[in-house]
Amino acid sequence: MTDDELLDVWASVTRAVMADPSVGPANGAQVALAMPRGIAAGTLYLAVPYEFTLKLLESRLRPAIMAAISAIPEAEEIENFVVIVDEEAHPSLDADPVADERDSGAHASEGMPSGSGGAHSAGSAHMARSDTPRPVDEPRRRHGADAPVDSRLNDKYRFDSFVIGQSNRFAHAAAVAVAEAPARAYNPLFIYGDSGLGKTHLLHAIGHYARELFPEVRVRYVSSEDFTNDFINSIANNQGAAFHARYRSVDILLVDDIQFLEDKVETQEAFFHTFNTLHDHNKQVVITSDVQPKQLRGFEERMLSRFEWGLLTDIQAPDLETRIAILRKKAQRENLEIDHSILEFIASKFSSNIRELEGTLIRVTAYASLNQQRIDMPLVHTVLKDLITLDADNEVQPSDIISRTAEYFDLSVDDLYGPTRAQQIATARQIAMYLCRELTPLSLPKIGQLFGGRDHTTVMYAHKKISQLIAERRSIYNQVQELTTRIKQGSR
Ligand SMILES: Nc1ncnc2c1ncn2[C@@H]1O[C@H](COP(=O)(O)OP(=O)(O)OP(=O)(O)O)[C@@H](O)[C@H]1O
Repeated sequence: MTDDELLDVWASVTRAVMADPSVGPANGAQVALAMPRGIAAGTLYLAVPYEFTLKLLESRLRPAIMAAISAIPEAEEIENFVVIVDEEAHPSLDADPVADERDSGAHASEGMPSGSGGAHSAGSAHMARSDTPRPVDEPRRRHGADAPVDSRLNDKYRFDSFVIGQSNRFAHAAAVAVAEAPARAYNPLFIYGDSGLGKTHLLHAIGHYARELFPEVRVRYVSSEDFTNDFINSIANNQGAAFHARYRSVDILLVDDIQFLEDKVETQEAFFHTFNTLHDHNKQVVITSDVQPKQLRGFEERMLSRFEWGLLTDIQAPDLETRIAILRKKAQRENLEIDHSILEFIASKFSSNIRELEGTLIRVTAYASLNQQRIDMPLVHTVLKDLITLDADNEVQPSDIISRTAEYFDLSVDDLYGPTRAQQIATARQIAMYLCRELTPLSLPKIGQLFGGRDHTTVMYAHKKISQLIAERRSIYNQVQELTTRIKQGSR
């Protein structure tokens, strides 16, 4: 078989696998990332850019690929296939002529790589003819591209501070792939999972890593709440054009907690257009959510189906080994010397939320430094005595946190909800916000809403401030600790 014949055979295989209903467009798109390298002794050799794609092709997609090969008469000499990873094996940016002819709709435009567009991305052999890897599509030459972008990336959240375990391996691999080949690997990438499991961390890490690889790339991180506020302000101030320019002139848009847009019809519409513009122009979109698209309520169907165009991946609660590794990494970063058995003990007590796990380590170290003691098992037992995770039936309710905090500080619940900035009330409110963040799965915007419709940045600030104060002031440490005990005991 000549090289060109092989490319044509592989294009047919790709089309057949993508059309296979048992595969689905997101997984099928992985096949389009593969480049056929040749056939030797009946074995077809395929090169893919990522380890993650290799695993998918070799395991989950193997039956569908073999079925497609055996259905193509020209492929009869192929008895088996083997996949290798070759980082150079990126699809070309050249427009896919098959897709262009077939799909006159918006989403096959501007060299959209076949591997990222889901069902209409067959004809991968055309990509395979070029092996020139290129970052994002000439970011600097775009309209309005010279204005600096405020990326809003948090320096703390990088791939090298992210611990990989069974629960997040797939999401991590997909995030790395997106950063290494924006708009080529999976577009959009949709990451979902419960609160505190690392979705935000991965979003920021994608942005940092992409900027390290491609210094020109324009990245913007935005929480869905900020997007909403920005949109509302743009209407109020008649600055729609600036709003559009801000979000549509980036190469990578990282959107956190999309569930916040539920039932916000106008903002969804604005996001829909932003998404389409970016996707049509071969720009990467990454989205996180607490649930998968199908379970998002109050979203239009056309929006949800777009979320499924690329790759969906979830993050689950980490297993014990991963939790220990996360604590160890955190301890190393903070230059804390803590015995392995202690980290293991803490990790064994908190299973479902990494934020809570990290929060516990902070409390342990705060207690040790306030009392000038070394961190040993008796000390950890003292601190954890009343923090031990409750079982699922005993979930802490935010209303309990608020009422108990009010009672503890001799205030009314309305004081905590209200606007008063008097020092004592403000601190009590910040402690209640901190505890809502630590002890419940509520997102920052949801907590903000609970406290009289405050912005999520206020909650973020409160959490950060109280985290610092418990390490500096014994009174705050004691208050937070006592309140936690009361709240947890109250919910038993
Ligand atoms: N695998 C990991 N390795 C290291 N740190 C992690 C990991 N996963 C989560 N974390 C840390 O746990 C904390 C919570 O993570 P993050 O804010 O990313 O969660 P989230 O899933 O976005 O939660 P939410 O939906 O509530 O916003 C962060 O400090 C983050 O750095």
